[in-house]
Amino acid sequence: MFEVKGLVSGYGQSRVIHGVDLAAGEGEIVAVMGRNGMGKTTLFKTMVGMLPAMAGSIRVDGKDLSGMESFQRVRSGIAYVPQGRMVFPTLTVEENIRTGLRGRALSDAIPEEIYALFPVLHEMRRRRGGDLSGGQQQQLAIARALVTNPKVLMLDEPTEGIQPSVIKDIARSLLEIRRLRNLAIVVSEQVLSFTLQIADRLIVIDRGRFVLAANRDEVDERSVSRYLSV
Ligand SMILES: Nc1ncnc2c1ncn2[C@@H]1O[C@H](COP(=O)(O)OP(=O)(O)OP(=O)(O)O)[C@@H](O)[C@H]1O
Repeated sequence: MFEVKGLVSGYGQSRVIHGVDLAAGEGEIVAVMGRNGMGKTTLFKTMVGMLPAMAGSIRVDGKDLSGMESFQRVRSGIAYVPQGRMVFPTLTVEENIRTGLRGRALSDAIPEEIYALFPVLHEMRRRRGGDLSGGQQQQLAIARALVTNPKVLMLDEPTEGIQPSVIKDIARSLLEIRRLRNLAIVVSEQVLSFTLQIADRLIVIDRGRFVLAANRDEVDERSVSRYLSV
């Protein structure tokens, strides 16, 4: 369903991602793990169209998105929760969610399912995004991505800067989203305990190359950890 092949990208003359292949089926959660600076954000920005691909393809249901602008990729089923969440601090929670709605964004009701998934966002719907805790902002960023009805949900380091008890809530939410929507989820992470809770498959990225991949049940935690600790 979601398939990346031979993807190369970087900045100007410098290559950061050196030809990676990645696939995620419906209802599958795939985690890309690696230390700071290994290329996770560059990979995600390329997949969502914030950076051009230098080579390779990015397909959803067979359709190649690699030449498309970000907004066109969203229409084709890609949604992105960026690193640092990028919530609009002066907009209310409700307005933040509305920025993900297309077309009738100002008048349409926010789907009940969203508030059912994240009750705290309903409680805080009139508060400003900037007043939320890190964990609540993460939930808001996920909600904003979900209202586009994606086939593939991508999250770049969703646990960064979030306390352990809230990390568990995020894991639960992602599993619930998968159960309800049967979408593909691709997540980048450094926290192995988190990805072991949610991911079906783990991939390790090291200096822009995938160096290890395993199904969760077969993961050798020590060899993955070696790539995560400095
Ligand atoms: N705008 C940029 N211009 C040039 N080089 C960049 C730019 N952004 C990132 N890089 C370089 O690309 C490499 C990969 O960075 P990237 O942010 O993708 O890593 P990461 O795995 O997401 O790490 P982090 O968790 O710190 O974001 C690094 O060497 C970084 O210095």
